[in-house]
Amino acid sequence: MTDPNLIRNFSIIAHIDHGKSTLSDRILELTGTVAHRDMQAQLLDSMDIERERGITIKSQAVRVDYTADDGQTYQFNLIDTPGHVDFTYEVSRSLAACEGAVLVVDATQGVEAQTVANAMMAMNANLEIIPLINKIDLPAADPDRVRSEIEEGLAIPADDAVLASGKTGAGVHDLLEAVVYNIPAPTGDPDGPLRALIFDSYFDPYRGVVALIRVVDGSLKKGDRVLMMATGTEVLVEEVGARRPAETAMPQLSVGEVGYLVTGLKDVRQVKVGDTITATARGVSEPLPGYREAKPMVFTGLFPIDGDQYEPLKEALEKLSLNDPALVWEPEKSHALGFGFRVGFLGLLHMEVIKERLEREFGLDLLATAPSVEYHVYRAGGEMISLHSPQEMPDPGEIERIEEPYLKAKILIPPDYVGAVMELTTARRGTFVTMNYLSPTTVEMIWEIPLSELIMDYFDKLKSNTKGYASLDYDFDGYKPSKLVKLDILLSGKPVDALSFIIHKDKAYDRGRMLTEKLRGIIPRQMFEVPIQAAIGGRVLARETVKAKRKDVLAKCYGGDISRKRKLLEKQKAGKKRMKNIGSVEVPQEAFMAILKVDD
Ligand SMILES: Nc1nc2c(ncn2[C@@H]2O[C@H](COP(=O)(O)OP(=O)(O)OP(=O)(O)O)[C@@H](O)[C@H]2O)c(=O)[nH]1
Repeated sequence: MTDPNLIRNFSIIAHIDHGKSTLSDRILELTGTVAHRDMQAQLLDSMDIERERGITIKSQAVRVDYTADDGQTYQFNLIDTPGHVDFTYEVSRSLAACEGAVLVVDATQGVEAQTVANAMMAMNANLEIIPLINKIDLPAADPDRVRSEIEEGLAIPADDAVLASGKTGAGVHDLLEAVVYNIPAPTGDPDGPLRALIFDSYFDPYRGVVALIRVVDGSLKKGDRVLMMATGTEVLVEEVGARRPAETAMPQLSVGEVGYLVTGLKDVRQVKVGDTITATARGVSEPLPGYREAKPMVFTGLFPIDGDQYEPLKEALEKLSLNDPALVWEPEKSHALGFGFRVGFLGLLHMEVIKERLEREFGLDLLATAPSVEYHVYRAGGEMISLHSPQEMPDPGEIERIEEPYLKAKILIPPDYVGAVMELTTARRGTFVTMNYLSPTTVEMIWEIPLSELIMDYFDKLKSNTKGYASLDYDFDGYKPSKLVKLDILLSGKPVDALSFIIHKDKAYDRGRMLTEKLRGIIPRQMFEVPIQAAIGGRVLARETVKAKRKDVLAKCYGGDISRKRKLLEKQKAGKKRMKNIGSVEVPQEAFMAILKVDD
């Protein structure tokens, strides 16, 4: 058994792009866990898309041995947490597995929204925080300013903040020493009944579901019978070990340790992040606190462009779900788009990643409808329906009220942009709550804003209206009643169900007009005239017309220039890829996304 006094469990937390993954890689290299020649940039971000986009999607845990200046060898368990707001719950569970956190702040950017949010979470989890000012190799680095932002804005003493560069390796040794001295060793009852926290899980095609765990009390070894308390699943432990970073089997995981557990289960939904593992015999009755179900927040319809790809799409969703309990889906039928699926995601990034994987890894051509949120529609009798798709909206006459999800949003900006944020966020139905100066250069604004407004390009607008300075973080803030209506789009006089969306009543007219104008530019000319209308119920709010096409593309080709003709046809075919025939009108993917783009 490892002496708990020689264990240090910590997370690295940061605002997106402040350099967490690069720093983690450098720690692996410096401690000799991974030899320099084997170092693949950002080793911890293992998914292709993670590496390409430079973001961390899943939590990762790595065990590192560090021989400190005091001559003792410590077991470091380092947990790299997802930096994106979609994965806040995973971050909170990773933190619960630790005693400390390294708070990475980019020396050129300073404190940003997720720096604050993550630091708050670490404080709430009672973690010892080591501030680290990163990227000091950059000429624009301003450690003094960042130090005072950390002190004034976060109330974290930063005199002893580690100055480091994940890129050059400067300061990384100081960090490792600070971890030994400042982060407390885990405490827990080595002989008590087993209690372990699951902070991540994944599906290994050869070994079934693997859980990443932190042993809080007791110990765990191969052959033990354990129970997952929230799901009631019992398993025989097939293997335990640590990731260094390759999975390395060990005789046991004892009190305070972080490691993995091979369950042999086939369904990742039985091994939930936040759940507590205990022994089947002589187990505890009280789980560890803080368990919560992952809940999808954003929904979209995914339809194969080619109807033959319906089954392959279903199989692909099943495959991805094996590893992603937060991904939920059910079949959806659209008059306009045929058979597809209504898919629920944790947030917009999660959605983007899944869409990209479906297309890239499974070779599917998909058409996605505009994302929507879950509305609660109360019928006159009091019955509540959870609405995931505008198509399911009952007739206005049957509805007593509709409630929509709200967020509490935290926006950090330099003071000059307060006005711009006020204007934009008010236009998006935001309600201003309060504003604080975190430092002379950073203002924190708190807003309540409907999630449906946020998923309509709000973040892009916020960034562009503040020259890229704004950072945003949010939490779910419950459901509130709103005056919402379903806006229908009609092509050639017929409503296109997949283009309809739900919107606040006061905005319906402007949006209807704007959207018909936009669609006129997006829908290619056909052989005939196509009227585009926006309507609520049967009442038309706006109308535009796509004029009929005058000439055939091939008419331009003179004589029998076959290769040119073929080229043109191929070009047309490629252009058609992301189009769907609705009635007799060809509608491109962009038309569905136009719903999300708002001109403020
Ligand atoms: N100059 C310099 N660049 C750095 C340093 N650390 C990271 N970067 C760069 O900053 C960018 C973001 O680094 P990442 O390590 O991916 O950041 P991250 O915080 O892990 O990002 P997420 O996983 O998306 O939260 C990359 O382009 C890195 O090359 C540093 O110390 N100096």
